[in-house]
Amino acid sequence: MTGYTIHVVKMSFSSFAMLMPSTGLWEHFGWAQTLVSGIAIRIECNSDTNESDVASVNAFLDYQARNPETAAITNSPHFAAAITASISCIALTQVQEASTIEVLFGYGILNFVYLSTLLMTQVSSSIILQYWFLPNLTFLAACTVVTVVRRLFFSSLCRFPGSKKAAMSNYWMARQLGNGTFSKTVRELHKAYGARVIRTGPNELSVNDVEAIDKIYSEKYRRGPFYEGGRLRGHVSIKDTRSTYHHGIWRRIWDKAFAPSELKYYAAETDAIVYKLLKVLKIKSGDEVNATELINNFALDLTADLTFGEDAGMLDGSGDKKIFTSIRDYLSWLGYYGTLRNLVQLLGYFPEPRLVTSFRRRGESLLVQRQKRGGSPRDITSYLLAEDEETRRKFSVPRRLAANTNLAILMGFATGTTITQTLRALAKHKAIQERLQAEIDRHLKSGGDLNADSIKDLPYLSAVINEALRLYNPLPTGAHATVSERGCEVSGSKLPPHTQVYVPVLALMTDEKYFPKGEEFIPERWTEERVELVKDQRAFIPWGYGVHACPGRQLALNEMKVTIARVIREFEVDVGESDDDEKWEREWRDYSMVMVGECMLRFKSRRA
Ligand code: HEM
Repeated sequence: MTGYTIHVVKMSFSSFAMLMPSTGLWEHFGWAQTLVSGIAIRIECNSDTNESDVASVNAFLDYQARNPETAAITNSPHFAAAITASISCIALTQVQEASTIEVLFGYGILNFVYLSTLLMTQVSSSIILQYWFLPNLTFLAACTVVTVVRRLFFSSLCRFPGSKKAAMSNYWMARQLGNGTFSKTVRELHKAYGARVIRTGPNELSVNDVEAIDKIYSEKYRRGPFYEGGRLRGHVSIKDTRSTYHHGIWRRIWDKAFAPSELKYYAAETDAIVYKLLKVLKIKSGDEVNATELINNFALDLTADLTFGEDAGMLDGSGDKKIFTSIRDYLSWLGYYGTLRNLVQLLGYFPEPRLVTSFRRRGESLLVQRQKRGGSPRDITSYLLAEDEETRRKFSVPRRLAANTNLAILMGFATGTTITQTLRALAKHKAIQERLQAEIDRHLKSGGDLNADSIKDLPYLSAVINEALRLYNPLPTGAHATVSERGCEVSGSKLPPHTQVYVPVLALMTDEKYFPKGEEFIPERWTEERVELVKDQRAFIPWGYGVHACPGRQLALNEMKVTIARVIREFEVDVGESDDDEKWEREWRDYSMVMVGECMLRFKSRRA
């Protein structure tokens, strides 16, 4: 048991000693009185606290004898339960990231001892109801009240503005993430309070300040408890681990998968899958198509190929279409329950929720096929199966390996979502699309090719992609970090140690202070024509920041550039008649990873 558990048990014994006289059951078990008081006093005296705790118990009993009216109230078991709850809650505030299991264990043990004592005296069930069950309810209610009051009025985060609901409970954030509205709500709250730092949880701050990035994500910063949700039942990926030790090893393994020689190989594979996409678009040329569905299929085929060397069969229609519903359900579930850390810690002891299993198994089936095939093909999995050269460690736990390959699927999907949003923006801004087409046509005329290497420096294509990553970033929530023991000074405020803190990516990258006309799609801001629209380049963090910044960045950039360039070269893209802006906005969801809804576009061949 950790030190704090002993502390809680010790305090609870003191309270228990107080509770015994208040039940009026002394006469039934004088032996228990002696035992409990004896243990309580022994613990008090053996601990490093002074004897005033013991004296206060005695003073309390004396006071009761002198004031019978007050004693009538204080003798109530409910009073004792409320006092015990207050003491327990105050004791728990001293503990950083208290373990739900340990707290419940302590609570259960005390209840067990107390209930057993009552049962041993063979008291009636009404006495048990009156002195055990109902006081327990009072205890829980008092815990809730004390916690809420403390969070609202006595927390060190009270000085920061923010929603009261958010300050009271993580449930606010869980709802926002579960409904997919988190990043937009946080952006609105920063605007509404006109503050760079706002409170978005009982122990959580959002800091929309470019100066804070370097301080919050400095060195090997520790991830926030937010990531515990993603590691249910040991399925820990590099993105979810809070251990800086594991992260260091895993990151070296991942980085190898994106060495320049490998990117060249992936580029050739990407060309082949883009070619498949163009074939499908040619067949549907002139028709209205749901670009979301099509690009999702493309992204999954591409990810399955690069990660496992497998054909997922999505573009040719033979693949498992349910995977997208699984991803959506899983992300929504994770957004909601993953945020409720205490609940997540308990969920590991129950059967895995169906939504989680459904997503996990679909991803794992690709890994299983890949492992059965064996050999050493060049795919991301081959690197994830290899050892870290420095420590000779590897992903030896199958669940961890699967969590990491599933992460690759999710990130491939995120790349697809960004491509869909970029195509929609180009369809909505025909002048931008035409300018991009002109640049690509010129490039081809001058003998260029449309492969990743040859187009990587096309200025307008790069500007379009930068603007898409700024405005339509697939991870708009921001990485959650824990403020170190030393605290952290940002935006003129000192953030208390152990606070969970994040830079809200969507709010930052659309902030007028850093990007004037921040909510408009203007690629020219990334060219020399409108440099005044990028006031602070440091606020452009589409790939994250610090040790957790995206290792797949170059792969994703190559995929996006090649896909957009080839599609725009071959097709004129228009918004379909049945496309609906309101529906699009409504269906856009941020479950800490963006999911987009129906996107009706028309791709008309330019060669017709
Ligand atoms: C448009 C596409 C992409 C964007 C915008 C993007 C962005 C990001 C961001 C912001 C992070 C940091 C998240 C955090 O700290 O919580 C991240 C992490 C990561 N990304 Fe990407 N990513 C993209 C595509 C990819 C692809 C295609 C892969 C490769 C399969 C990939 C692999 C990873 C991995 C493994 C991490 C975890 C890194 C770590 O924790 O050290 N990403 N990505």
